[in-house]
Amino acid sequence: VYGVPLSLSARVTGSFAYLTIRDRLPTILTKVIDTIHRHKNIFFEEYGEEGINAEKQAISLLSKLRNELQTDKPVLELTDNFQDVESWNQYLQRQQRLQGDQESVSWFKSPWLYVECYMYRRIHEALLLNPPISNFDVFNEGKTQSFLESSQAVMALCTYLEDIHKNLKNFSKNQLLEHFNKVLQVSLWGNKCDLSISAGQENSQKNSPIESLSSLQPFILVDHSNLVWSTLNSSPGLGESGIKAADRVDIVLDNAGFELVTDLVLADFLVSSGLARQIHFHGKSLPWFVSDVTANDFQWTIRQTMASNHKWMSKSGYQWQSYLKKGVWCYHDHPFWTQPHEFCDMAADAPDLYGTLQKADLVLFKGDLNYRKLTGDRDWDHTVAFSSALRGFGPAPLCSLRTLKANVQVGLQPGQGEKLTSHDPNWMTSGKYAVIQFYNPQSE
Ligand SMILES: O=P(O)(O)OC[C@H]1O[C@](O)(CO)[C@@H](O)[C@@H]1O
Ligand SMILES: [Mg+2]
Repeated sequence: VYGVPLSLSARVTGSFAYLTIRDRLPTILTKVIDTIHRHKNIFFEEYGEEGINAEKQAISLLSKLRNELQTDKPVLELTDNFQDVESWNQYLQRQQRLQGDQESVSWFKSPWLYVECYMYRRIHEALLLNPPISNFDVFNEGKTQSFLESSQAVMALCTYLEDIHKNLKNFSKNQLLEHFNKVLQVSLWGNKCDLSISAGQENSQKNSPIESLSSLQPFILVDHSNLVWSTLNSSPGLGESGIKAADRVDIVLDNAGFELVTDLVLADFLVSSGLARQIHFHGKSLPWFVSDVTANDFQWTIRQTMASNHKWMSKSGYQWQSYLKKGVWCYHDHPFWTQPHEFCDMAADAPDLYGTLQKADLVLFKGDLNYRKLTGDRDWDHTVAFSSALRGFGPAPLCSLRTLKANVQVGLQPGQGEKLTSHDPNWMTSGKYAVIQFYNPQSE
């Protein structure tokens, strides 16, 4: 029987957590400071002297934050009045109680998940405390650029989707399953494109997403796509095309840019094939982890797709807009997603959100950060069952679509982890490997 292992943290010198906090997070902060400074003239144009003062103030707060991080200072209470400030300060008190004193809740001593989330929340505080520029998204440039630089891949994907739409009514069950697996894998590998792992460096999709699937297949370490398919087909309701359909599928989004397009294509496929009747998307309520989707990114991406002069891209955009208008697609951004909690705490700390997810027939979690939160970002043995690492989290049948970019991975076969380490020591953090990992609380 496995006890609950420790949280990953920078206490372990040389670990990925340690290198992330020592090197990558300060680099991301420096880029944020530079971005705000480069917008000085725009702030002046829009807000005059007040804009300049706000820019200066925000930069001095962020420089102080970087210094706190680099000198391992204690984590401080938040001082703005955003909707989640109380919950954040309560979580700090919880950490202080767990670690026994205030001093030891610090950047290099506390759980990695906590301090990395805290950094992005402090960045938001620095903007919120300077009202003229409170709504400035410091990561917007990188997100829009990553979308624009993936345009060839987006066009290829929308052309493939149009092909599916044209032939859908003649598809046999096996042909539908074949395309289901393809769009699921495209959404999986879309997760390679996060901008925090690359510390803001350009990380867009260059090659054709469909053609590269077969060469990527060997890098999927756990593949439960058949369980996802049977869950969609085991729901009581009947879809338009007379096949069994899930009432509702929730997609907990991750990165904007190309990855978001792969998720919208997956959602479109699920609805137009009749495998699902409704899709509920969950985004972030503030700029997060460099590239995560906010409401602005969601709407901007659909508008950009609609405005494209590529026939099938534009057609897809209009289809997606109408799904939103008709309520077939809904977008949510609960504040819990931008807090440091492990998901096993959701039922207690965000019961409304837990209740929302319980309405779904299937919940898809995109990306690495969600996987870290699903497993509590702890030092689990690789052969521990996914169901155990979830520690009671199970609002509905769920599946993680994740490329590995942090050193936590469970549900592997005995020896599988060791074998990977022997020929690729960075297999857990390079983003080269992925999992489609499913859990059904109702089958326990
Ligand atoms: O966008 P994703 O897939 O959640 O990745 C987030 C990345 O940021 C990290 O926190 C590392 O800084 C890892 O979780 C991951 O590398
Ligand atoms: Mg992300």
